[in-house]
Amino acid sequence: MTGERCGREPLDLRCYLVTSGVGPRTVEVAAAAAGAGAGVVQVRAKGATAAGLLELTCAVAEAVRAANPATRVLVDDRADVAWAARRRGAPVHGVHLGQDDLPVRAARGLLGPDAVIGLTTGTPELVRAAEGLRGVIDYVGAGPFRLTPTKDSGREPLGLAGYPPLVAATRLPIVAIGDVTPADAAALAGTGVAGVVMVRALMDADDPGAVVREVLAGFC
Ligand SMILES: Cc1ncc(COP(=O)(O)OP(=O)(O)O)c(N)n1
Ligand SMILES: Cc1ncsc1CCOP(=O)(O)O
Ligand SMILES: [Mg+2]
Repeated sequence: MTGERCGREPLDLRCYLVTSGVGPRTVEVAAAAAGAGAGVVQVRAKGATAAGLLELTCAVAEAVRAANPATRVLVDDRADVAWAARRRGAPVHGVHLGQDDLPVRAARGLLGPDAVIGLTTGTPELVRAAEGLRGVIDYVGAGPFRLTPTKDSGREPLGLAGYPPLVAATRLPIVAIGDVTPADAAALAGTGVAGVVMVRALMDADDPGAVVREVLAGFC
């Protein structure tokens, strides 16, 4: 295992859901978002046990595949959980890793060349470091766009002006995260990012499919 990726299908990062919660609503929103064209669903459940996250991930993945087989399903933080889900035969495609999670080369070794691996960044230094991992990772998350009650990353908000320098620092696709709403999609698309990542704007929506469609329209 070299740690280098083999070629794979391109990722559609334009509309990317990160889930919250662990109940039926989590599975329903994931399926609705996928059905409307969200390209990626990341299963994030910070309080869950590994066993609980595995069960939730498998449930989300089956529902997402039924709604849209093209949507990729990733696990937040836990490459081991993604591995276990894939070994069980669940349609789970990879992991999104933070800076303090399993190093990306180890995750690539565990999950294999076909897995999707994302890495959190948010500063020019972190993006430059991620550029050095091109071939091992598939994309980077960069935020926060604005401050958000969902997570305190400890970094200054990037705002719209923060993204073009990050985009210029890497050939990896960048997705914007942190208090993103569908109304932000067109302006963020104009910065050169490949997509937007949302928790509350999708999880709290009455019609998650409509949110996805508005975001995709912003990337036209
Ligand atoms: C696409 C994407 N980008 C960034 C993050 C944040 O990840 P991380 O820094 O690991 O923080 P937690 O989400 O684990 O709290 C993300 N999850 N997804
Ligand atoms: C996980 C994460 N990482 C940086 S901001 C964030 C949360 C984004 O959540 P929301 O879309 O609800 O602001
Ligand atoms: Mg994480």
